[in-house]
Amino acid sequence: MMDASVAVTEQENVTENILGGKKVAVVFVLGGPGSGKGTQCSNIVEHFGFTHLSAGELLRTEIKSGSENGAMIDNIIKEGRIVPSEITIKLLQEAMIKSENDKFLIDGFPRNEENRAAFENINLSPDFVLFFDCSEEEMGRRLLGRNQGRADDNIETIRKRFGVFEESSLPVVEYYDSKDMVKKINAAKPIAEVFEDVKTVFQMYCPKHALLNQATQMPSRE
Ligand SMILES: Nc1ncnc2c1ncn2[C@@H]1O[C@H](COP(=O)(O)OP(=O)(O)O)[C@@H](O)[C@H]1O
Ligand SMILES: Nc1ccn([C@@H]2O[C@H](COP(=O)(O)OP(=O)(O)O)[C@@H](O)[C@H]2O)c(=O)n1
Ligand SMILES: [Mg+2]
Repeated sequence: MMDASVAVTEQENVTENILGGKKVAVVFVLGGPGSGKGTQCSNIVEHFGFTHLSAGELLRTEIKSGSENGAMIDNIIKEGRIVPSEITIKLLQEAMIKSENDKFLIDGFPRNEENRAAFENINLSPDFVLFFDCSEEEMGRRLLGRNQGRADDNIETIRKRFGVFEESSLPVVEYYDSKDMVKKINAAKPIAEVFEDVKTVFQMYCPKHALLNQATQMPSRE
């Protein structure tokens, strides 16, 4: 009885996650601003062959591209608010379709309930959610030391981003937690130690085909 229902659920997940004619695996990477999402995603890409899609990075690229929405996106980011989901979901969708890969780390999305609903509306669901847990004090320190010339890494905007994170983003993590889909990582430790915990999660929960692909991509040692 139990086994049958599990099989049906898995079957549904597999048939749901079709995008641009290919079956895709998706991991949401969530956590407060400065918790280390981007840093750890780079490590995961290197070790597990995922493609990293940062929603914030896609939005910043959209501003630079001179798109008609650029000025509006720029203002929202400077205020630490969240860009309307239809814009962000379109950028993510296009990037996934364009990519030759079939497994994606979606970093910094969904950041509110509207983002989450937009993803569901394109009939995709995450395999699991990686959540980086870190204190505001530590995140604030990291953001002020990030030095990437970002318009939103200043004290005033950082305060607003923390507010939005508490109010709008944490409920999304709680939603997935209620479905037992969240892998919570203590992100307050040094980068290498955090990655040890991340690796354990990916070794245990990575979809089988992802690990197989990784094996086939290994360079030969001759
Ligand atoms: N575990 C860590 N300990 C100390 N500094 C970190 C750690 N992880 C990331 N950083 C640094 O903190 C800043 C923010 O990290 P980043 O990966 O950009 O976070 P996010 O994408 O969650 O905002 C960067 O300067 C990064 O080098
Ligand atoms: N899903 C998302 C992700 C980011 N953003 C915007 O982009 C900003 C930067 O996002 P980011 O993920 O690059 O920021 P970090 O958490 O990496 O510091 C956010 O503060 C939002 O203003 C958004 O509107 N919607
Ligand atoms: Mg980031």
